Amino acid sequence: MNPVLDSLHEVQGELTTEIDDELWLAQFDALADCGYVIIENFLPNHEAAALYHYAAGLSEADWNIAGIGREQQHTLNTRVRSDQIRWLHSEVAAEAIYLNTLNNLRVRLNRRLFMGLFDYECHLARYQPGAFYKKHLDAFKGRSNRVLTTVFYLNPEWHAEDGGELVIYGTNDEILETVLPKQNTLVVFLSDTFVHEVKTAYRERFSITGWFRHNASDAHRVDPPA
Ligand SMILES: O=C(O)CCC(=O)C(=O)O
Ligand SMILES: [Fe+2]
Repeated sequence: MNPVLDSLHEVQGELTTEIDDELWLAQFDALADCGYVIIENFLPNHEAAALYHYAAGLSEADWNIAGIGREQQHTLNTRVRSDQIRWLHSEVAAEAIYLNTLNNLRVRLNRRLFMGLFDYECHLARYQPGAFYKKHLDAFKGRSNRVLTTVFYLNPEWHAEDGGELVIYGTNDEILETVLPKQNTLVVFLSDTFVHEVKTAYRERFSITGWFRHNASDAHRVDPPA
């Protein structure tokens, strides 16, 4: 038996966050007021640790070089970002647990903030020493169905000298937040509003980046694609 998968199985199907309802309301209000929120201790500690061990235990073949832009116009540009990614799928037990928890969060966000979030997609990311992701927006107004970005950090130890901070900028290019990518911290922000970057990491850095999306279906295109 795989202890990592076991511990993930135990909690499948439940809303497995450490944060109780009252605290969630405060987090949702902060998100509504500021457009972003930083949540520490998002998952039970053992779940966050299990996700870290899962990510750190993947083999080279499990990772892909990350591209820029929409999937159809996928381009590799290692001057902008140099991380590696792996999309999560609900068929993989260790990945399903995170997808499940975030889908529960999606339902709560819709209930509280009437956001009409239709689905959630996410990928693991690995920044090897020297890797970075330059300033960017995750979505352009009117041109993407990505509404809210989530970034969840997996490394159990992280110090300022390890680099790899997430920097979130305001509309005048001022720094709003500098976030150390520490295990069990979740950052949520409006995808088309906040320019952000990942500073060069000096140690291997693992995270899960995801997007809550609007339904972009129309008469010509069914969303999400089969
Ligand atoms: O890992 C992070 O802190 C942010 C990653 C990011 O901005 C992205 O993948 O779009
Ligand atoms: Fe981003």
